[in-house]
Amino acid sequence: MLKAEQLSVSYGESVVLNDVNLQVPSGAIVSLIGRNGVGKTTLLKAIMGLLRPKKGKITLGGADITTYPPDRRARCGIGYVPQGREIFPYLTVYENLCVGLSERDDLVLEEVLDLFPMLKSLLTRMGGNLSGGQQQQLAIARALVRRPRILLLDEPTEGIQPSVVTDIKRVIKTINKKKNVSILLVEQYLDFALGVADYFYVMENGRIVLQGVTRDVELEKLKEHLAV
Ligand SMILES: Nc1ncnc2c1ncn2[C@@H]1O[C@H](COP(=O)(O)OP(=O)(O)OP(=O)(O)O)[C@@H](O)[C@H]1O
Repeated sequence: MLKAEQLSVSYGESVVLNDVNLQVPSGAIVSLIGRNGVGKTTLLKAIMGLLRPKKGKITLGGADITTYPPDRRARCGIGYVPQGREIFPYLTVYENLCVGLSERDDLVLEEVLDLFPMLKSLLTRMGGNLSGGQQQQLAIARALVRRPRILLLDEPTEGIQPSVVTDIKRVIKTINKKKNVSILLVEQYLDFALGVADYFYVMENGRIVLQGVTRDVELEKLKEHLAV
């Protein structure tokens, strides 16, 4: 469904992604793993159209979207939950969900809230007063209201207590299976990344150095790329 081919991205003179090839098959969950600063967020931003690649191509369902701006990519079905979640602290949960929607669809809102029963009871609460786990669920819900075909999640477990990580994992699996949304997630927490995904990619210094089917992963080999 989503393909990045020979993608290179630079910040000024510094090359951050170098000839990256990655794909997310339709209906799959894919984890992108790697240490701090290797380029994972940069790849998600390039896929979302927030950064312009120096070289390479991005396709969605076979259509070349490399030159599309972010809003057009969103309309094509890419949803993005950034690192840090970017919840509006002084808007309520409900307002956060509806922000930027050209038309509100109560049926879709209801469907999404069914996936997050906890949010249903917090609709009038200010976004800034939610816990990290609740904010993460709100950020995912906000992306889902726009009915994406594929969701990009940047470090969904960051700053979340272990008991809530299990909830996030369940939500991701449910979205994938029940709503048929493909998922590409960036994650440093290895157990989570491998536990939730069908395929994995490991990035080091802007390059993909290992990839495969999660159930066949050679853990020792993978950990070599994550060691400091
Ligand atoms: N706006 C920017 N200008 C210049 N350099 C940047 C910018 N954003 C990121 N970088 C650099 O690009 C490299 C890759 O950063 P990126 O955020 O993509 O890594 P990451 O793997 O997502 O790391 P993290 O897990 O810390 O988010 C880093 O060396 C970072 O310092």
